[in-house]
Amino acid sequence: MASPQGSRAPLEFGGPLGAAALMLLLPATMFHLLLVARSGPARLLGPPPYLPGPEVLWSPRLLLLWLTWLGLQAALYLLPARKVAEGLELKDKSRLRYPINGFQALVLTALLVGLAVSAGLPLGALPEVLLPLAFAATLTAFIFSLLLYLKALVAPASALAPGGNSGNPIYDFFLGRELNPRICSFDFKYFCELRPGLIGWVLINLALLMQEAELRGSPSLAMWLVNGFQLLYVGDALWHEEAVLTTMDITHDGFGFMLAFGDLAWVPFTYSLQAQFLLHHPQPLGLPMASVICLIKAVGYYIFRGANSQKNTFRKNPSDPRVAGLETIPTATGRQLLVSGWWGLVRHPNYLGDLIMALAWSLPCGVSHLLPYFYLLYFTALLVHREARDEQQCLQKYGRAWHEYCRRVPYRILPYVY
Ligand SMILES: NC(=O)C1=CN([C@@H]2O[C@H](COP(=O)(O)OP(=O)(O)OC[C@H]3O[C@@H](n4cnc5c(N)ncnc54)[C@H](OP(=O)(O)O)[C@@H]3O)[C@@H](O)[C@H]2O)C=CC1
Ligand SMILES: CC(C)CCC[C@@H](C)[C@H]1CC=C2C3=C(CC[C@@]21C)[C@@]1(C)CC[C@H](O)C[C@@H]1CC3
Repeated sequence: MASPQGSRAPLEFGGPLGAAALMLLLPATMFHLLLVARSGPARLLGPPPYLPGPEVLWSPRLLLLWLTWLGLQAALYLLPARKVAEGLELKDKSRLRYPINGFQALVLTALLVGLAVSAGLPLGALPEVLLPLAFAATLTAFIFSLLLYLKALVAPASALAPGGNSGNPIYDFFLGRELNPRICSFDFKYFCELRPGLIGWVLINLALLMQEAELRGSPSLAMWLVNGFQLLYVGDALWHEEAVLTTMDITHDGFGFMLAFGDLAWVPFTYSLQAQFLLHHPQPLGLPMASVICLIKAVGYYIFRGANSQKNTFRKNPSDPRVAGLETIPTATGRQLLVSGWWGLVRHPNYLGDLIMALAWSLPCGVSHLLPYFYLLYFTALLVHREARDEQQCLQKYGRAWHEYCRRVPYRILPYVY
């Protein structure tokens, strides 16, 4: 039986009350967005056009479709991988192994969907069933989190996450108790973080593009841009899949409702908001404006990829010629902190690039509505909060060296502003 580990870890997300509120607020927000995106006024802050009854939300057929999708992605995860990577060292000094085949899963999914569409699968009909599909995903996330919570009751203490073991069932259910829940070599958190949600997101985008083509003869330029930008983002994440092994989600957070719902429901159904909006609210977009937007996306991607790759290269091999000339601060752990290059500009240059890309995804939707900018607003809040959590963890890890880094690089995300 697991003993509540890390019970003295400070409570995050506003403690049990905050966790309970988020568990209601997050699904409510997702359904609100799905409803208003297809409504005429599309007002982010207005009431939804109607409240869907159970007959709209609940569909056994769509639950089956959703479970089939999860099953397909699980099968692709189990295929032989081009590489098997090791995660960071765990409390018991062991390291877990992870298949690196996410990009392969994306390509195989694209091939399978292409075959199915040419055989008559009506992918363009998917936007009509987003509500019941999102409901199926939410239900799955709740049940899955409950099973994960129960599984953690019999997990050894060494398998528990530093947070998420406060003893309060609501808080622990939300944050997640077990760090890397697995059955044999199947790692649930790693699987969910990158596969069904991210690939589902670009599939929903594609379905929205196809429906727009059916409705209006061809997809709009704005829809092409949103699809292209977000496909690049997802493709990039899967191509650099190994990098996720060092994120706080994998190394620090337990697997509970927050990540299960975030990965399985929130990502595919809210991150596709811009394409949902464009289907119901076509926006004229000329070539000059489209070029400016592409330039903004390119700048964002350049910073995002440059910063992430610089850190990953440095962490793998500090003497790699691409990073060997950069200035560093030594820390008591033996690791070093970069203090020049991208990581000398601000303390989270990758967040800056990510936010610029988020702006580029919203701009094709014009400026008449606030709704398509929801992602940018939410993402700013998420990254500010994430940065604060990471800062806390780095302070614990690196102590005085981190203080020195903060002195030398005083801004967190946006130079001279924040
Ligand atoms: N679209 C979305 O919804 C989301 C996207 N993201 C994106 O995912 C990516 C990963 O982000 P995230 O997991 O938050 O963390 P980061 O990739 O920013 O990693 C933070 C870690 O990097 C290391 N680090 C910090 N400063 C330095 C430095 N100066 N030199 C060397 N190492 C340093 C520290 O770990 P250590 O020293 O132990 O290596 C720190 O804990 C980002 O690009 C982010 O934008 C993230 C969340 C959500
Ligand atoms: C719904 C809650 C408020 C929070 C849910 C958070 C999750 C949606 C995100 C937590 C960390 C994520 C990461 C990514 C997607 C979103 C989630 C799962 C990426 C995979 C996105 C692509 C990047 O290249 C890497 C990211 C790692 C973290």
